[in-house]
Amino acid sequence: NEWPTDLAADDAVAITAGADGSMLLFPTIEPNFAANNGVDDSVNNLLSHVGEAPCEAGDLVQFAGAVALSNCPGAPQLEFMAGRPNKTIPAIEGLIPEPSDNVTAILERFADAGNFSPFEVVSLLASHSVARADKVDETIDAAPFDSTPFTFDTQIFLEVLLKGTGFPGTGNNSGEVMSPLPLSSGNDTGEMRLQSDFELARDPRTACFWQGFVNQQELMALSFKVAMAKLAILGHSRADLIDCSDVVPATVRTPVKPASFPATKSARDLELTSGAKETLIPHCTNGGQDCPAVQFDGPA
Ligand code: HEM
Ligand SMILES: [Ca+2]
Repeated sequence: NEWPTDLAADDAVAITAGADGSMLLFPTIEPNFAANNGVDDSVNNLLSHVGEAPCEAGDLVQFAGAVALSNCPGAPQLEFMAGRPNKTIPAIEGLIPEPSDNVTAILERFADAGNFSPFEVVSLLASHSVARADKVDETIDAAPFDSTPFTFDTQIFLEVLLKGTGFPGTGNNSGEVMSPLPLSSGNDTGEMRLQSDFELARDPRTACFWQGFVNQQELMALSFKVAMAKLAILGHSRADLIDCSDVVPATVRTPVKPASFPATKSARDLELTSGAKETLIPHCTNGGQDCPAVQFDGPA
C-alpha cells in the first residue's frame, strides 16, 4: 500500500471533520482502524513532511495524493485546494467502507459522507486501477487489482467483470472473492479481487456505470477527477479554500493502451448484468399493451 491516493480517500471519508489530515495527526490511532489497514506505508512516508510542509496535514494528504497520481499514465491532473485547518481529535472507527460491506452499505456510507451518487462512487473506484493490497491477504504483498497497476486505465472495470477462477495467495480472506488471474509467477502475486468491487460491478444500481467505463478512458478520467474534487474537500467549504491546482504536476504523457482482454480471456468470460430488459414494443396506438382486438370477422 504505497499510494497516498488511498490515504487521501480514507482521510476524507472518515468525516467527523472530513479531509483533515487526522490520519497523520493521530498516526497511532486511525491507521489501525480495520478499514484503513494498509494505509500505514503512506502515512509513514508522509509523516516526516508534516512539520516541514508549508501547509497543514489535511492539505498535505490531498497534495500527496495528487502528486502520486501524476506519475500514473492516464491519470487526470487533480485539483488541489489548500487551507484545511488542522484537527484536534481523531475520526471515529467504522466510517470507512470495508471490502466485505454490501453495495447498500457502501452507497449509503458515501451518500451520507458527502452526498455521493452511485455514479460518483463507481468513478472513485477508478483508483483501484492503480492499487495493490498488502493486508487483505497477509500472505502476499502488493497484490494488484488489475493487470496494469501502474497505469490509470480502464482495465479494472473490464477485469472485475471477468469470471473469477481462483485466489492469489490464500482463499477465505474477508472481503476477497475469486479473481480471473490468480496465478502467481515469481514476484507476480496474481491478481486480487475485492468483494466490494465484484458486487459494485454487478449490482443493478451500479453495473451500468461500471460497464460504461470500460475502454472509455477520457470519460473515466474526467469522472474520477470531478468526484475526487468533491471528496478532497469533504468537511470544508470550497469558498474557505484557495485553488492551488497550479502546483500539481502535469501527468506523465506515456500513452495509455485501449482496454484489452488479458491473455486466455475473451468476451465469453464476461459476467454482465444490467437492470435493463429488452424494449417493450407498444401493441396499441396509445403506447400501451391492452386494447380491443383489431381483428374483424368477414369473408377475407
Ligand atoms: C467501496 C469503497 C472502497 C473499499 C471497500 C476499498 C477497499 C480497499 C482495500 C481493502 C484496499 C487494499 C488495502 C491493503 O490491503 O493494502 C484498497 C486499496 C486501495 N484503494 Fe480502495 N477501497 C474503496 C474506495 C476507494 C476510494 C474511494 C479510493 C480513492 C479515491 C481508493 C483508493 C485505493 C488505493 C489507491 C489503494 C491502493 C493502495 C496501495 O496500492 O498502496 N479506494 N482499497
Ligand atoms: Ca490499471
